[in-house]
Amino acid sequence: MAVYKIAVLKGDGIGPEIVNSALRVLKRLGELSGVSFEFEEGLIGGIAIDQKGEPLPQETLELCLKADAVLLGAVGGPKWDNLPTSKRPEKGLLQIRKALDLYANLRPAKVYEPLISASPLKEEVARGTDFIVIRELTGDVYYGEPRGIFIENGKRVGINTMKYTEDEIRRVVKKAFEVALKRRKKLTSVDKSNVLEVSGLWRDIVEEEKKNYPDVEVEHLYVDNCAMQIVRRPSSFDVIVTGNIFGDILSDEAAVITGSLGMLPSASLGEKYALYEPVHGSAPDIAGKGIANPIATILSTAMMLRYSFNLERLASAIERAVELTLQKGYRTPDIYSEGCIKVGTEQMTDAIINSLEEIWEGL
Ligand SMILES: NC(=O)c1ccc[n+]([C@@H]2O[C@H](COP(=O)([O-])OP(=O)(O)OC[C@H]3O[C@@H](n4cnc5c(N)ncnc54)[C@H](O)[C@@H]3O)[C@@H](O)[C@H]2O)c1
Ligand SMILES: CC(C)[C@H](C(=O)O)[C@@H](O)C(=O)O
Ligand SMILES: [Mg+2]
Repeated sequence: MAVYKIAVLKGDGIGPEIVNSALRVLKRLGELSGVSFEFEEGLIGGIAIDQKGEPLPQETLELCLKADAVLLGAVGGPKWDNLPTSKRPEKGLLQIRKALDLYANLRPAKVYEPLISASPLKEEVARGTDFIVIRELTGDVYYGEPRGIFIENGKRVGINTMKYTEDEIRRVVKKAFEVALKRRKKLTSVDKSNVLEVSGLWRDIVEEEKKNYPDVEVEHLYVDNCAMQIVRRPSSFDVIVTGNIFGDILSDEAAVITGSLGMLPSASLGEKYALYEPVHGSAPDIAGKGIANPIATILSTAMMLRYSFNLERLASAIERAVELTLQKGYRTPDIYSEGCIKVGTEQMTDAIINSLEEIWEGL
């Protein structure tokens, strides 16, 4: 029987709390299914700065390079907010994404029927929403050079560079077409090509690749319009593909229409490596209180089982267990509405494990 080696990077803030929940679910699933998971922990983010002097220590990178997949919590927090961007915890996240060449970040946004009243949108607008944002993750202003604060005419000027090569765009666009083929075959490409040359190139490449995927319907939207359409007609989207910075912003927007940022999982995929993490951050405002919603991280492990280990039955068992738990009425405070059972992180995890056991018996 194969043993799946998972590098576990808990990070900062609520990171350790939500990752511990996800590990409990995975361990129980391992016992039920007979599949073996092996976990090895590494430091990333603020805790790595404090203990090793840098946000991505070499030993953490090596651990990830030899693992079958990486599970990450979140990084960052007020303690490190005064550091320059090049030394902050978030830098560790950018470094690991680049080092593992994780160019396609899949962020599925699904409105679960039991949570419909937690969505800030009207029920009839939110209902049926089920789309995925595919965010390019290793290019754009996040990595473009030159960058920095310079002096021009005796005054400070801040510079970042939006840059994409043709190949960087093409590989993520192809990935998005492939994902669309397995879904409802509708692709929305998001750019700002009315203003930006980078976006003009992006749009040209989508048009070129479209010829190879005649079954996929393609729509182009400017990012400002897309931000508006996501709250106006979310259920009309299937796959959204976009660059790194637009995808960062649109995916938080997509998250909240599902009821909470605490609901959205993600998979960051390259050709060789993969990393799974919730879309949300380290939530310093609720860290240590035992109330963080662990669902985004638990659903991220389902994505790991599906994309890295090809264990579809186990992945859908986790997804169904989450859905059943929501149907039973369990809610962390971020998704609570009247008449439901308000629980903390640990109790939510217990409830999901109970649902998993029930589902497993019926499988
Ligand atoms: N992938 C990552 O590691 C990642 C992602 C985003 C932000 N960050 C970092 O996290 C820190 C805080 O950033 P922020 O406050 O802008 O964003 P955030 O995502 O941490 O929090 C935004 C809001 O959502 C809530 N929230 C987030 N996750 C939740 C969960 N699981 N359950 C319940 N509520 C949840 C928080 O309490 C907060 O009110 C910053 O340092 C930021 O750079 C890290
Ligand atoms: C923390 C930050 C660097 C990160 C990003 O911008 O990619 C986060 O917002 C995310 O969405 O994963
Ligand atoms: Mg973000």
